Amino acid sequence: MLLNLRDYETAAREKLDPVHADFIAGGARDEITLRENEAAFARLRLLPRVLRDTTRRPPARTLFGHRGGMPVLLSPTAFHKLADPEGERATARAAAAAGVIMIVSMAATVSVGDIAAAAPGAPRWFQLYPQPEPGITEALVARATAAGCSALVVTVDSPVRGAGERNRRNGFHDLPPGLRCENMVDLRAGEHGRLRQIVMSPELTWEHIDRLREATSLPVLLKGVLHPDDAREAVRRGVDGLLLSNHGGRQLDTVPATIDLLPGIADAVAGRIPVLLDGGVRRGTDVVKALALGASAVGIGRPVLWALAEGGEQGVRRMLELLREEIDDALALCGVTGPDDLTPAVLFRPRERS
Ligand SMILES: Cc1cc2nc3c(=O)[nH]c(=O)nc-3n(C[C@H](O)[C@H](O)[C@H](O)COP(=O)(O)O)c2cc1C
Ligand SMILES: CC(C)CC(=O)C(=O)O
Repeated sequence: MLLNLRDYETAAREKLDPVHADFIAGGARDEITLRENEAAFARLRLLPRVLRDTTRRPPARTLFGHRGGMPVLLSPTAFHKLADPEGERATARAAAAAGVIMIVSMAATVSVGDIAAAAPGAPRWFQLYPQPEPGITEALVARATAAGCSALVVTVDSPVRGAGERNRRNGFHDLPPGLRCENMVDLRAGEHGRLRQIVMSPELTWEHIDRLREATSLPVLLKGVLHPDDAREAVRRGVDGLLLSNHGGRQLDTVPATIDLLPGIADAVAGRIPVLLDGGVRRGTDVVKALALGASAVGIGRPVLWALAEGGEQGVRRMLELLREEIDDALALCGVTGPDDLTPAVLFRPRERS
């Protein structure tokens, strides 16, 4: 029975090639961070207030001009056609129906233009691995802009590709025949959408981010800043937002859970730009915990791919509806009546019991 986000993984595994299921589920190396993301949410305890008339729960906040139905985004994930033949088209339609922003992966198996055509008018952002050749990065930005993307999410935690040992054991190194990274087609001579065309470059520096900001009028968010000093540097350089993420435990293993890093990042940023968070969000209570600790919204990664594999567009729609119900339920049970109630006071701290 599909009662919650975790149930979708079980259902999806019955339909997916086990090699592809491992690609989705896996993390880097010992998968310590992968497990820690969910474990850290589970360690936090909520402390509700009562008798406060919670008939009007706070709506989602406005993010770069978009006011969503709930404070949730679809984090960028590669290769949706491994989960469903419609791939990112199906995901985009489900996101549009739920009123949530889809962050389209640079490694999508449907081009960003075709994704836009599948869900016209829906809010979407584009995720970018900056390429060492500025011309290729600019061409990708042009494709995303033409497809109506309203922000760029630049992934900065990948100077090298994460070491997923499940993939190595399974010999899964690229898309199967017939599938391509469609955003990359015709960008580099002789390469036609192979995964290796997406270069994870150790050469990247803050100057690449400055140059990217000069080349676009879209808001630029950084995905994968974990250190408070880097968060301060991002603000200093005029970055528009942060997506606090450890790539779902797929890059550097043994980094802390994002929810444990959030208070330090929120302190460093001090409200000057929005901070979003992803990694291990599986429950409405996880969303409430992240908002209470300073996130403007949260992203979900794997549950989208599991739901897509389970039931295509309808699967993702239903999964998002379950999450929406859980968030609503958690807000009411916490006694939250407005955004001002979503503070760290919602969290139980054993030493401050009186
Ligand atoms: C199968 C898969 C593919 C991913 N592809 C990308 C990607 O193309 N670009 C990116 O920045 N992050 C990518 N991520 C990381 C997600 O954006 C996100 O940070 C992570 O999945 C969040 O954790 P969660 O899966 O626990 O919700 C991917 C994650 C998974 C599981
Ligand atoms: C290898 C990338 C194209 C996708 C990614 O970021 C990931 O699988 O974590």
